[in-house]
Amino acid sequence: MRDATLCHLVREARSASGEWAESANDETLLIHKKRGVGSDQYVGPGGKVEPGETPRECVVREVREEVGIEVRDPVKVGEFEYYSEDWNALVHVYRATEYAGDPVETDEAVPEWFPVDDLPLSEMWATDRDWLPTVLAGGTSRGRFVYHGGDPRLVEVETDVPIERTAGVDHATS
Ligand SMILES: Nc1nc2c([nH]c(=O)n2[C@H]2C[C@H](O)[C@@H](COP(=O)(O)OP(=O)(O)OP(=O)(O)O)O2)c(=O)[nH]1
Repeated sequence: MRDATLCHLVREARSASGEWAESANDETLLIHKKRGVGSDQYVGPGGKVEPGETPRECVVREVREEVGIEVRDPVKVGEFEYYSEDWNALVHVYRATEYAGDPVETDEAVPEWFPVDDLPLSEMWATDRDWLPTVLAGGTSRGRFVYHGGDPRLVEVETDVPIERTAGVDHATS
């Protein structure tokens, strides 16, 4: 099974006086994918882990390549197995709040910020609604999703589970 990554950048809301505001006003960066797995849907930036690369290195590279942002603090907050007729993956999910740059459109993706409580769920992977709100709120999640004909047939999700929160270190895949 192929290792892949996903990154959910969270732009934390501030009030007019510069104080932290309610987390419900936070925004997350999604991309409208132009090609590849899940094209024409909204998804967090990410992609396949290359040989010799760690998932953390992958997620930093993919966000740079897809939207031109340099992620500073990716923290692993989730992991799920994804199975379908034509694509299986072990997906490592990261959350990040520190980054440099503004998102730019590339030939892979159109970036767009969404409020965390107003996500375009009908245009996302069906099972994202089962774990993404938890992850965006700072929690963790682990799951197993089996899709057939584009529809989820088996969904197993646990939230607020222990995840090795590898902020700096993780392991290269073969
Ligand atoms: N949000 C979400 N993402 C998923 C699910 N299943 C799944 O494989 N992904 C993600 C993980 C990867 O980021 C992406 C698959 O990698 P990809 O084949 O699109 O990679 P890519 O074209 O962006 O990048 P590349 O490595 O080929 O350059 O899809 C899912 O159920 N929900």
